[in-house]
Amino acid sequence: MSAVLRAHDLGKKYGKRWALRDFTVDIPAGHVVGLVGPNGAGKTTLLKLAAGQLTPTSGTIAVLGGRPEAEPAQLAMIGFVAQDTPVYAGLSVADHLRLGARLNPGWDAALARDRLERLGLDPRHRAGKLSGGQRAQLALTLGLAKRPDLLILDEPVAALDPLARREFLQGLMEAVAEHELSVVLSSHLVSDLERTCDYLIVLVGSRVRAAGEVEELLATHHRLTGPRRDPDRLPAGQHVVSARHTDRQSTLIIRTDAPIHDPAWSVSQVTLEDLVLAYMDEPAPAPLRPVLEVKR
Ligand SMILES: Nc1ncnc2c1ncn2[C@@H]1O[C@H](COP(=O)(O)OP(=O)(O)OP(=O)(O)O)[C@@H](O)[C@H]1O
Repeated sequence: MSAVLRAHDLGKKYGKRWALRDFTVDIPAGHVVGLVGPNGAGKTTLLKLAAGQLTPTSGTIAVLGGRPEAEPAQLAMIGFVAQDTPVYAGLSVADHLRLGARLNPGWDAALARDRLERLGLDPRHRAGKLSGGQRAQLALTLGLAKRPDLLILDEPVAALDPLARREFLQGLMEAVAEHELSVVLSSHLVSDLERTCDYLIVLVGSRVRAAGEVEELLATHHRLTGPRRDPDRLPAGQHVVSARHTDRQSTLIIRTDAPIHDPAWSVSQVTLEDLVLAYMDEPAPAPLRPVLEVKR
């Protein structure tokens, strides 16, 4: 199966500033990919590059085997729901469906209708009068009814309360199971991604810090707690992602493929949140390359 997203040394500059740089990944199709990072990390920039809305300053990007901005057939394979659930406030729900049908050759009218019915959204309602959660669901419905192979969602649940977030993500997961599509979604909140994603990309300060299958990331990262120790003196092959020290004790998050034998350390598992926070804490790596790439 071809890669859903393949990028090599991808970069995007606005003026003199890099919003994204040195981005290299190779993600097989069929994943739900979470893109996490703080404000300004470059998440939207990456998603817009993948959706063909921006052109790279450097490097290459291929989505579903083609150049994202290439041609209508390529664009038809990608559904993009931009940040802030973009719907037209003055148009009714039904107008949105009509517009979707006109603009998208593969439009699945039955899917859209059924989904809105299940959600209890009245087709006559104006989008401007819907709640944030309903607007997000409408935007997701439009993205799904396009029947894309890849659905890209930029912080789709940022404005929703916890219940609406859960409903939205549940709906997304049902659609993924039903239609076998790949998804890339960004969020500030690891808890949202933890529930939905099986692949994670951590972006910080315009660079990728970690990327890989969630299971593999969790299996290769560990928390070490023990007597205070200089992190530079760990065995080769143990990469320190973050380090905290008190006078007597050190707590490290490390990445390693090998077992940890040192009896001085107490070793425990990390959660996805621990892992993401550790990478956010980490100073920029040098040389500037992702510290973890997908393994085959
Ligand atoms: N159109 C633009 N012109 C100039 N700079 C931009 C533009 N869009 C984004 N940037 C800058 O590029 C960097 C990355 O922005 P981007 O929107 O990709 O980050 P983000 O991770 O999506 O942030 P957030 O979580 O706040 O949405 C930021 O420093 C931002 O200020």
